[in-house]
Amino acid sequence: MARSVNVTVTGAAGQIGYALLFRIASGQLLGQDTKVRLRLLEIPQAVKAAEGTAMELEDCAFPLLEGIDITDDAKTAFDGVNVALLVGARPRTKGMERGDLLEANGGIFKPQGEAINAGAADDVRVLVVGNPANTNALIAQQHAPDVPAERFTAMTRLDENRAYSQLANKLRVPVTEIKRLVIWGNHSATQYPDLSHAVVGDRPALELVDDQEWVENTFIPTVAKRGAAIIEARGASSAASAANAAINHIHDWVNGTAEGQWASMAVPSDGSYGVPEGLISSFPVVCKDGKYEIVQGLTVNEFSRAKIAATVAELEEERDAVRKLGLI
Ligand SMILES: NC(=O)c1ccc[n+]([C@@H]2O[C@H](COP(=O)([O-])OP(=O)(O)OC[C@H]3O[C@@H](n4cnc5c(N)ncnc54)[C@H](O)[C@@H]3O)[C@@H](O)[C@H]2O)c1
Ligand SMILES: O=C(O)C[C@H](O)C(=O)O
Repeated sequence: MARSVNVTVTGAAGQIGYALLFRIASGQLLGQDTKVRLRLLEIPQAVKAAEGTAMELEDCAFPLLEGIDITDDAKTAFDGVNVALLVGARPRTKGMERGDLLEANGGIFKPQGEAINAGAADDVRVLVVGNPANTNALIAQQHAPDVPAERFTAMTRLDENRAYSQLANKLRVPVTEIKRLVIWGNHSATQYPDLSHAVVGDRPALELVDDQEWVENTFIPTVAKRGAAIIEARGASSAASAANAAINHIHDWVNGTAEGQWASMAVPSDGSYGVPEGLISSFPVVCKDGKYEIVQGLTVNEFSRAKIAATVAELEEERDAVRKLGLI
């Protein structure tokens, strides 16, 4: 018999929510052998819009969808949750400084962490999508002391997918030929998309690219600033591609990464590669039996070391800022 999983999506009435929910309900998140009960969390003003989305979900008659609950109460939303997708966040608006943004999001992710701590299922897995994703994940995690710390993750899979496509376009190869491309650090413009371990077929990607100038001045900035480029072009931030990456992240975590493949996930550091313990930073991971492990033993050259240090320094600044605000 198909097992049944509670999936909570916050910010369900937003644009990512709209791109995400139908894919979850159709079985793309957890597989065709898993039934899903959806819990949608929204702010009171957006509950009606979430109800509209729920009506559409119903109208799809998805065989795996067992039910939909909608609430504006975090405790209710996370009671018994197995998979928590924290998408809803406070966007930066005109005149808002970075500290204001961190403070506003602290007001969201602190109570959500507490609610996860109070009611989540023992096997809960949390993915934070709402920005600043790494630090929001840290805030939630710090308020859920009874949940194993490693269950709190943040999303850099969209950056990884973007990097795969940029490299595939450059080399004119299908994305399926590429493996082991890694995103390190923060989901921000300081992130480090790293080609130094990537292979295309059985050849090193850097050997095929053979153009360090392209790597440094085109590839890395294009991937790192892609979010801003999408906002500029669409007039709104990425939504379907972000939802797709969230599906990829959880699917790999639960069902395992493909043989020989890595995934980029922002996870609490265990001190690997000199990243201070506890920071939620992106690493290459391998997933198996429902768990992820940071890939160990990689050679990090001088260029990569400096890039990783820069993005990690930004994460430390964000952590220190939320500490100062009393959010962690
Ligand atoms: N990590 C990534 O790769 C990535 C990529 C794209 C977007 N994002 C981020 O994802 C977030 C959502 O993007 P979007 O385009 O869906 O935004 P959106 O504004 O369309 O939707 C956000 C929704 O969250 C809801 N919300 C706000 N506070 C809430 C709370 N306390 N509880 C529950 N819901 C709440 C809002 O009512 C809104 O419906 C943003 O922070 C965006 O920057 C991250
Ligand atoms: O919302 C943003 O600032 C951009 C988003 O995180 C993205 O990478 O598309």
